[in-house]
Amino acid sequence: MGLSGPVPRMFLGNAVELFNHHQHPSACLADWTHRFGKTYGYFIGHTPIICISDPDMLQEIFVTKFSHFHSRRPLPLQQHDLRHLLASTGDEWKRQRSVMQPTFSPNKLKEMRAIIDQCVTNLIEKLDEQKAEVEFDITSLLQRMSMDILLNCAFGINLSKHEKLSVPFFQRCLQVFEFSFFQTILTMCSLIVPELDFIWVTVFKYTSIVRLWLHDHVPYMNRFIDTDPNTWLLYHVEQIIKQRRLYGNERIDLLQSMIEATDASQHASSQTSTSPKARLNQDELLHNIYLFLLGGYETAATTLAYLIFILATHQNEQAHLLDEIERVYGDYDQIIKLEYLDWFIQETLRFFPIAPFIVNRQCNKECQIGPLKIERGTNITVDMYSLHYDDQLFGPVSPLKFYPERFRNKRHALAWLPFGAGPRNCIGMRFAMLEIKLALVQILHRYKILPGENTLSKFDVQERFVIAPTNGIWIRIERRET
Ligand code: HEM
Repeated sequence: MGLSGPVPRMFLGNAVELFNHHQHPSACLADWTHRFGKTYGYFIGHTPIICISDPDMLQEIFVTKFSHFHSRRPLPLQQHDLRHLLASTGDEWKRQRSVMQPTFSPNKLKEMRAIIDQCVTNLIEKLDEQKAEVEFDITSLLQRMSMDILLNCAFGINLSKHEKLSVPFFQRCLQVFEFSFFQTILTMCSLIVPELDFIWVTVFKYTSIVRLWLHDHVPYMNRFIDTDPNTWLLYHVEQIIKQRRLYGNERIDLLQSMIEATDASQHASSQTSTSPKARLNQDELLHNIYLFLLGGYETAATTLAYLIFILATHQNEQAHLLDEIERVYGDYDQIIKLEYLDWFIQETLRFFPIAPFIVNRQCNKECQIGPLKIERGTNITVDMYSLHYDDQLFGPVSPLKFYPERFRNKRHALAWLPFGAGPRNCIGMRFAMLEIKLALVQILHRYKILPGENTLSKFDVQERFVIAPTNGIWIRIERRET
């Protein structure tokens, strides 16, 4: 590549240092930036990757020259027949994105506010059961609420009313993020020898299908074999879509909005006049709903977990936030616009970016970026930690300090990247921000969040698809006088 960077080993490249780093792979990229500068190269297997933390170069890649960089590096073990936003490229991605973008419009989100609020109320009822002086781990309650919100907003399924259906969904989504040993080995093979991906993916896919079939059809087999959660989820999402097509739904939810944009519903309803280009086919509908479920649930729950950790460990900032919230409590339109609340969330995501791993691009057409000539097929990754902790981008108050007010000043557009950047940024960002704000406001209005003995000592993170707390978030809560 003609760039400096860590010396690769034969066959594995720099994979060992990256995945064996004492913190996590994203922290390893930041260590390398410290040694080799804002642009350097490293290898996963024999695949070269350019790592960049210069915001001007990133601005060109993610925004100005987006037409040269509309693809992402395929995820390890990504099935080739998956047709969702994360996996698609070029015109296929453009069409899907333009069909789905209106699903997350401010008006559509407004219709979902009451549903989200009800799910937060369910969480508050669970929190009411906690004893004031007893420390507890809040993460599973937040995960459950986030899943409740997604199942409700995506399918109209209520976690408390439809326990039989929703609990397995919840468990399966949890399992997707817990890699089995077999899956970890295949993932490493896929990363190191991507040329043989058809083998790794086929082995993974067909063992999963056989396991699902044995699990469901052979008596007593479910005691010995657990099914692959991805296969299970895809199968059951498909069943829900079939049911919805048969029986319809009066409420507007994500699924209904997207069904209206599919080919089949186009034929069924002659009144709609969406252009032939702007449609989704059946597979795209299924795979995107599945992606929303996975992409939306863990990320929002993890962000809320970090927010609660920060609240417990920063009492002055908590008091400031409460003060702002109490002035408009009950008025949705005002809550969404609260300034300090916005800064607080931004600062938390600066401190703890959730998914740096997926913010990457692949070059589709040779071009010049700053001093670099980038060839077609080159993989670009972002070192998000170096950006988020850069003194020049986030000073003068040290980026090591939690200081929400730093967002009062306008920062470089490519300095803060928790939701990615440019036309291919996170499509669910507004939805996630709404969910996070509504949850925080209700929680803080009701409780004071306090640290416990384990809050700091047990705090640790691990990176898989997302960087999430490993040992939970341990806190105490104290009900406020009303
Ligand atoms: C705090 C919560 C969330 C975080 C931190 C987050 C983060 C991200 C990031 C970093 C990307 C990659 C952007 C890029 O490459 O520039 C992304 C993409 C995406 N996210 Fe999110 N996300 C969150 C919530 C959600 C939710 C709630 C949904 C859906 C309901 C969602 C659906 C997606 C989809 C479909 C993509 C792919 C977009 C594309 O390729 O066009 N995310 N997200």
